[in-house]
Order: sequence, then structure tokens, then C-alpha cells
Amino acid sequence: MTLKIAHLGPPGTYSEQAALSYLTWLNNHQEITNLKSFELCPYPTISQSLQAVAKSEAAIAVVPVENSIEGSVNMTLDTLWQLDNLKIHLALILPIQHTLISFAKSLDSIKNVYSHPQALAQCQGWISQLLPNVKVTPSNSTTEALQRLEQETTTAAISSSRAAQLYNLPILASGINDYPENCTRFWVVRSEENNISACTHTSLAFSAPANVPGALVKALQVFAHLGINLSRIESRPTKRSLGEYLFYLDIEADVNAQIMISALEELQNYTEVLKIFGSYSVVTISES
Ligand SMILES: O=C(O)C(=O)Cc1ccccc1
Repeated sequence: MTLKIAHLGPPGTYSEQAALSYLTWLNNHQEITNLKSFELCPYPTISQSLQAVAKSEAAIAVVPVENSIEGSVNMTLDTLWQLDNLKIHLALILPIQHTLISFAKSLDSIKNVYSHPQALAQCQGWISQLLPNVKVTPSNSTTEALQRLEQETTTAAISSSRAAQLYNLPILASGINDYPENCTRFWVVRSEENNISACTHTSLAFSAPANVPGALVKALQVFAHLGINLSRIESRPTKRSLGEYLFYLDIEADVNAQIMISALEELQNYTEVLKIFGSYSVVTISES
């Protein structure tokens, strides 16, 4: 059986790189995979990659969730909340080294720079120092604008050296992210429950029952009282009215651990809608 893996495209994105790292990881865990074959399926947006799994067009999606410089990838958080029955199976942390790709002879002749908003933000210091007068345009992914470069020789794109190699494009500058230790966390998402035991993390999101003093504190105290550590908290607008938020938590415990079963039962008392995105382990990928 061939399993389709949805990721942000066109080919050569960091999300595709994360999907390939996931396949390598699976290969080293053959007992889990039963020797299935896989097909990489690029989608125009992160949201569409997740929708592909929700609609059973693909079995798996690999999506970016958080970057060490720029923080959360809102499209991933928002789409996970909107779609029901998606479960995180694994987190992958990948090092990210951006390159400037262009047919321009030098930085002086560049007039336009394109990339995914996350990549532009991760390189904003470098851009303002070395390309202070360029027009910066966000694109759906780091590889979307690469097809422009051959015709538009005063245009550059921020992407990976792997993408430059894939499309045989010239690299004008390397390692242009503002912080050298730049890395991004990706989630591997499927439509069925993760039945791997002893996961290290659980992610969930909730809306509070009323916008009153202490609403968030009460929910968080559930974990504090049980000695359960949180590794991230993020808020996103509910989009229903200004000033109303959803709260996303990453928790350092397995959803099936007795202590988490108790915590989640108690948490129901302090939440309006509670969505558990799943339990998973975290794999750190070293420089390839
Ligand atoms: O556009 C890509 O290549 C992506 O996969 C999104 C992204 C952009 C920048 C850093 C990590 C992921």
C-alpha cells in the first residue's frame, strides 16, 4: 500500500525536507511501518496539507508549527483547531539554514526578494543590512517564487541550499538567518489516534467558558497542582470577537499516563471547548 504524505510545496520546501526526515526515521523503526511505500504530495498551503488528511486524500501531513526565531506558525495552529479528528504522531526539530538564490551578479542589483513570511522574518536583520532598498514580498512557501528567477534577474528568493540544488539555481549568499541556531519544529499529523505508548508530549487547545478574571489561571493550575510541566503556551484569537482567545498548550506528559487522565478530566471544568491534538515523541534531526 502507498501512503501519501502531504506537505507544503512546490518540491524543495523545508516541510518536504521534514517529510523526508520522517521517512528516514520510519525506516529506522521498520517494526512500525510494515514496509509500506510512501508518496510525497506537495500542496499550495499548509492549511491545504492538513485538509488533505482530514478529507482522506493523504494519510499523513508534515507541517511546521514553531520556529526558534519567529515563533508559532499561525496557519498550522488555526487549521488544527478548525479541523476535527487530526492527531499529532511525532514532532521533528530541523535545523534551518537559509540561502539567497538569484541570477543577479551581485547583491547591489537585486530589487525584489520573495519568500515564506517565516523565512523573511528569520532573515529580516540580514535583509535590512545588506538589501536595505529591496521590495520584500511574502509567498506561500520558500520555493513558490523560484520559477521567477530565470526570467527576473533582479529578483531573489530565500530558500534552502537543497532547493537551489534541486532546481539548479545559483546561491548568492548562505547562512543568512539572523541567528545561526535557527530551527523549526514540525508535526507529523494523521487522522487516526497515535497508539505508540510512552509519548513525551501532549498538545491541546481550549477556549475558556467566560472572559472573567482567573479563567486561564484556573485551567493552568490543574497542571501546576499535579506537578505536570508545560513546555509552551500560545494564544490565538477565537475570531468570534476582538479580545477573545484560544489557548494552546504543549504538555510534558503522555495523554494515557494516569496523572494526565486526571488532569484532563479536571481541565474539562475550566474550559468551554477542549481539543486534544495528540500525544507524541520529539525527534531532533541533526544537520544533513
Ligand atoms: O516554505 C517552506 O519551505 C516551509 O516549509 C515553511 C517554512 C518556512 C521557513 C522555515 C520553516 C518552514
